[in-house]
Amino acid sequence: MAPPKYKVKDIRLAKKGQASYEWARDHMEILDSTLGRLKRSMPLKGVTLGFCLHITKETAVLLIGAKELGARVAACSGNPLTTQDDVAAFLASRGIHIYAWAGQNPKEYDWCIDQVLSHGPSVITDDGADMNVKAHFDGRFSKMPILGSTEETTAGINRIRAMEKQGRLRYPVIAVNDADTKHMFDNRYGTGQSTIDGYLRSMNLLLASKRVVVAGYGWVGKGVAARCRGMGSRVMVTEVNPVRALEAHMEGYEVVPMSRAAPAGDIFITCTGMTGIIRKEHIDKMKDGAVMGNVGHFDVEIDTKYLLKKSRSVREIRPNLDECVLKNGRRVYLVGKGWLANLVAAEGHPPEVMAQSFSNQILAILHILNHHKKMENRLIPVPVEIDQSIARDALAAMGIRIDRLNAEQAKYGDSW
Ligand SMILES: NC(=O)c1ccc[n+]([C@@H]2O[C@H](COP(=O)([O-])OP(=O)(O)OC[C@H]3O[C@@H](n4cnc5c(N)ncnc54)[C@H](O)[C@@H]3O)[C@@H](O)[C@H]2O)c1
Ligand SMILES: N[C@@H](CCSC[C@H]1O[C@@H](n2cnc3c(=O)[nH]cnc32)[C@H](O)[C@@H]1O)C(=O)O
Repeated sequence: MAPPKYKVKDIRLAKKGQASYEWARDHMEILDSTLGRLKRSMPLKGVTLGFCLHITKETAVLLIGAKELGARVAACSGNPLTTQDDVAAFLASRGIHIYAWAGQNPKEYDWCIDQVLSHGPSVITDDGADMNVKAHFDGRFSKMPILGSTEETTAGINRIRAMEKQGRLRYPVIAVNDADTKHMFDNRYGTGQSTIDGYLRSMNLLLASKRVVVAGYGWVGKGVAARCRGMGSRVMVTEVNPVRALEAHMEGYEVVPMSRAAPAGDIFITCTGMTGIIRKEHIDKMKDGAVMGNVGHFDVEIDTKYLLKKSRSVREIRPNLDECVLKNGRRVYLVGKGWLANLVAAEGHPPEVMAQSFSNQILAILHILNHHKKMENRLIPVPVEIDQSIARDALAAMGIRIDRLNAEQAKYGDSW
């Protein structure tokens, strides 16, 4: 059956979504100028693109931009809770085939991905790999011709890498997350700021003096820990990687196992991309009043099944904050039902940082269209030239000039 043109919560929200889109576009100068340069040759004319990304104002700038370069665009959200309904309505009003609304159940979430794949995209842009997994293993789509894909986030790359290892990848996937201009900025500064935003909007408590437990000291964990310290919190870090644990220790954080952090922490933020980080045995030890949430991977880092189903009572005490009364009588609080707190309880990353991520995305999509014949069915890095040119554009947009090696220095650098 042909997919409907679009499905959103309320198309009447389009005007509000447009204002939001304009605000983001005005602060995404490097994406805007990348798109502007490309417009002269309309490189996406006649191409169908499929996107599975958080539907926010920043994503709208990417999707409308792709359409303005000639593409037919179909999109859904890579998360059941993170769609900004006004932005989705605006996208529908602009001819994007969008299937997204906030608060989907698992069946609805799945249906939306199906609709995008039913458009027959040549390139898939994914965030977390749900669309790519479907395009590989769902019989309805597993033989569909797809030239390649681009992946936005660490967790998605981990899943694609596992597929590659087993020899199951049927087209190349560009690891957009692994570009320096993506993870060093989006994962660190983007998540650092938007996590504080999400926690504050949901709990609005003082961060100064609180003991904040950051699980995972990767790019996201580093950003979150640094921003919490900046707010005056005392930060504890949990890790499994000895190098990263050592780095956190040298940075001045208290490094402990979760079993020790659980009874000590006031606020918990999981950032690992792994499953089962905060479990029953940790939850049962938490202080009365502890607040926990996740900014890592789907809703699997905290055992929310235990928390929401086995508590004596659960009530939404504030928007995006559930109060759970445990069997031992203590109250613990869950932000955003354990899904990405920065996107569920706030608006995700600020536009300036998403401009870098999405410039990588649009250039990676073009790279696939131009080079797919020579690409192997593997996980492929973003070409260094793309990474460097985005960094230069970002500096230029901020009015920053840097030095260049002179001839003597270049010669010295090459000598031995
Ligand atoms: N919320 C957002 O907007 C946002 C933005 C970027 C990335 N992410 C997601 O955040 C997660 C982390 O991304 P990253 O780029 O920091 O990844 P990363 O690989 O750099 O870091 C993850 C860290 O978690 C550690 N870890 C793994 N298992 C652990 C455990 N049991 N206990 C403690 N630490 C453990 C790893 O050793 C690693 O250092 C991923 O799922 C990614 O997709 C979310
Ligand atoms: N889809 C999974 C995987 C984590 S999303 C993490 C990604 O979200 C991206 N992201 C963060 N904020 C925004 C935003 O405002 N708009 C679009 N994408 C965002 C960011 O680039 C990061 O790599 C899930 O929902 O759990």
